[in-house]
Amino acid sequence: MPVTSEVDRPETAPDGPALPVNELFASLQGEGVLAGVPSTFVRTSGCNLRCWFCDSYHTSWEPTHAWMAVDDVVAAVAERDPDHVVLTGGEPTIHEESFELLRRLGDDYHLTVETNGTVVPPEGTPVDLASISPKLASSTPTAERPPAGADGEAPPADSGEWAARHEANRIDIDALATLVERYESQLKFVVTGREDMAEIVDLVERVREAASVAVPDEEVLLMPEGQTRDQLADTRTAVAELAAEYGFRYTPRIHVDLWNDAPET
Ligand SMILES: C[S@@+](CC[C@H](N)C(=O)[O-])C[C@H]1O[C@@H](n2cnc3c(N)ncnc32)[C@H](O)[C@@H]1O
Ligand SMILES: Nc1nc2[nH]cc(C(=O)O)c2c(=O)[nH]1
Ligand code: SF4
Ligand SMILES: [Mg+2]
Repeated sequence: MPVTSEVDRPETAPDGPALPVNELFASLQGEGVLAGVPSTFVRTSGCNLRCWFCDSYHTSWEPTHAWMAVDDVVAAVAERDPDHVVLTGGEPTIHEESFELLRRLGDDYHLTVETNGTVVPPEGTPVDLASISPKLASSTPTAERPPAGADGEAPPADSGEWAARHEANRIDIDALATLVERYESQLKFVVTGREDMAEIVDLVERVREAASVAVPDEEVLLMPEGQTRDQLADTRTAVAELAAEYGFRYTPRIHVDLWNDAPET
């Protein structure tokens, strides 16, 4: 989603453990093996990568947030009384305080963490589903594929530097292997076309070789790239057909089908 660009909470961190929060809302999980399950989402701001297609532009390329004490995040979640909580971003694992939040929530909710798979939480951090979305070469920003959230305006001045950092850091096989070993997980690839398939097959193979647990095909998901209904209309059938052809699982983006690119959905 092109997430919230304006927030009305404090711009400086309060005392004690706190997180930069872009948005906090109740919706349906739109992606993956739990698609359709009512969930409360906590979206942190800030990311260690820069996908050109990032649908959360205001957590990565142009981060906006307000600081919330971890206590207040816990209270805001409790107010919505969910069974499932999804911690996402941005990249939630770049914040130490995300792990404190997960520890605080762990006894009371099913916890999904949406992550690019480059950071492993400290041992003992409660995570019920690691929803890992490793980033493919086709995610790297280029002159032909500038940041999608720029809406036709000039891309951010630092996008060239970020292209190199993104390319250097997007895959860490040891981190991916540790995540799948430690947690129930799904590998959820954003697919832009058939050109992505060789890299996906190779990456899954490398994770399988590095991990001490099996990674069944049904935990490898292909998700069509697209931030809007119109964009998904162009990609979803081809990606579903690739899933059928390769024996991987297809996941829709049902929040986009339902609410297009509205914030807090
Ligand atoms: C915004 S990311 C936040 C979590 C983490 N940084 C990550 O990338 O997994 C949430 C999910 O949206 C996916 N995503 C982002 N932009 C997308 C797009 N244009 N089309 C399809 N999926 C997208 C990501 O791959 C990830 O699975
Ligand atoms: N409804 C809904 N489901 C989602 N699943 C993962 C999301 C994310 O941005 O991480 C997301 C999101 O932004 N909205
Ligand atoms: S890793 Fe996730 S949050 Fe970061 S730029 Fe890519 S899609 Fe956006
Ligand atoms: Mg999203």
